Amino acid sequence: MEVEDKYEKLRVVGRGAFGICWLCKKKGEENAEKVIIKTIPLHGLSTKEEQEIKGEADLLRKMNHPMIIGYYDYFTCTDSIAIVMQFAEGGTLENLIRDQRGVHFSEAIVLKYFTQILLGLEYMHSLNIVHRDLKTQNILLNRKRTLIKLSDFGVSKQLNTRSVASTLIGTPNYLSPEMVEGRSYNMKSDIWALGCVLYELFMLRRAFDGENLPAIVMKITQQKYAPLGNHVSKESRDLVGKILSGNEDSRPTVKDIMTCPLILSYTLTVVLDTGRIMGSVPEKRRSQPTQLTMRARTGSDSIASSPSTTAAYYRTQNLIATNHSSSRSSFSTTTASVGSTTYINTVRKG
Ligand SMILES: Nc1ncnc2c1ncn2[C@@H]1O[C@H](COP(=O)(O)OP(=O)(O)OP(=O)(O)O)[C@@H](O)[C@H]1O
Repeated sequence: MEVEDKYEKLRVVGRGAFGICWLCKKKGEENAEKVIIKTIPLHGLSTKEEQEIKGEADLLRKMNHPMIIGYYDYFTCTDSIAIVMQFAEGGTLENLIRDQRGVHFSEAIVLKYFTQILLGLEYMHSLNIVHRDLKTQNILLNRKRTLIKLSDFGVSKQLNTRSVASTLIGTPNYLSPEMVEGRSYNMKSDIWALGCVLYELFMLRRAFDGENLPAIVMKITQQKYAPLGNHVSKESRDLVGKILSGNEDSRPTVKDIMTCPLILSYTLTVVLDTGRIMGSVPEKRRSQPTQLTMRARTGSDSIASSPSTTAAYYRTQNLIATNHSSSRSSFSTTTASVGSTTYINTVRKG
């Protein structure tokens, strides 16, 4: 089958090292959702490599999280593999940063985006999957540019306990010190890349940049980056410093970051806001203790139909947020459980 048999190709939205991304629409369906089809040429690939790509595509289809781009399907064409995925209308985080034209985001905005990325990564890491290519070009946005979606797991690999993936893959600016030293890639390398993204959100430029590869590598090995400006709080500067630690053992895990005092309230807010965006709580149930609903389908930002689906989703996430609010009470309480710890956040209403 060829892409054109089933889909109308509307335009090219981007090109990566491995393929072309087309905006497409299913033929014969008037109101069909627009999708992205990434075509990866088979030319020059061994059967093993082809199998690996298909294995990756199978893995992607199993991922189910609002902060991860929805992967719908894949099929083999005469000379390429076509991967069908959700269209992120808001473009990339790299574009969003560029569009700021030097005007810094507020700290609250930065930390909201950052926490969303964190939640997506937490989901992947909970499945023992490392991203391997986290960068602002691979962080996509919804139309309103309020929700992020992690994408491009073309080189992600499921880590099993015996094998540690050690191939050197990635854009040089986000490579961790252990990678440039030729050591193994692991989840802490994703954390390093996350720190680079956080730095970029604050400073609107890359943490480690240079004229050429050796210059970039030198800065990475020395963890040499321009200090964060005065517009960034000490807590955030400390967090960036901890994440961009040269020693991977000193770097925090996703869960450590999610539950640190600076980020915890953002974790709660993002979980609750996402609940609102993904599945608004029916009006009549707002006056009762409410289990926030969120549909775990990644295909669209659609309304949740089943609270139990949501609860199951958060359970898989190991993070359950519950919003207790009463029309008579002047306080609203939010509790979140991360692992075995429950956090309670009480705020005065109105
Ligand atoms: N699902 C999507 N929705 C909207 N735009 C997308 C989507 N996927 C990719 N794009 C656009 O296409 C561009 C190319 O994507 P692609 O995944 O092929 O490569 P890349 O991530 O830029 O680089 P590489 O794959 O070489 O690491 C992206 O930068 C983005 O602008």
